[in-house]
Amino acid sequence: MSDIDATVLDRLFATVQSRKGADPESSYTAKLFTKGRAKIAQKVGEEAVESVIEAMRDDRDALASESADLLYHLLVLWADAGLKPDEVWAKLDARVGTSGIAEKASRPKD
Ligand SMILES: N=c1c2ncn([C@@H]3O[C@H](COP(=O)(O)OP(=O)(O)OP(=O)(O)O)[C@@H](O)[C@H]3O)c2ncn1[C@@H]1O[C@H](COP(=O)(O)O)[C@@H](O)[C@H]1O
Repeated sequence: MSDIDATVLDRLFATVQSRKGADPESSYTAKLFTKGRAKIAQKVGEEAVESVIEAMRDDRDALASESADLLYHLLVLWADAGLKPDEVWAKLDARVGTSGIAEKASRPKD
């Protein structure tokens, strides 16, 4: 488990990108792209709700599965919108900061 880390998101994103224009009959991702952004966004919303439900049921394994579904669909949404993961990582990195003060100063207000 220790050699698995968040770089899996970059690798999955590359695979997702490669499915643009692929055969929708053989790829769920390609099929999602043909259905369009509204459908992809709807799937992100559904998977977010399912993740919340599993968290509230205190089912850690189901929460992990639904979270994986959520992240996958979010990557498809980014790809459809032309957003690169690096742009999101940069936002997160700026928020982490190098100290508590930097973290507080750079975090957007709720
Ligand atoms: N990581 C995923 C992944 N996570 C979830 N899913 C699919 O997301 C769907 C979610 O299930 P749902 O029941 O909510 O949806 P559904 O009823 O199948 O579909 P809808 O009619 O609701 O759209 C399932 O069909 C899952 O197979 C994924 N499909 C593909 N990938 C990866 O994406 C890459 C490209 O795969 P292909 O899409 O097969 O080319 C590969 O690395 C795959 O492992």
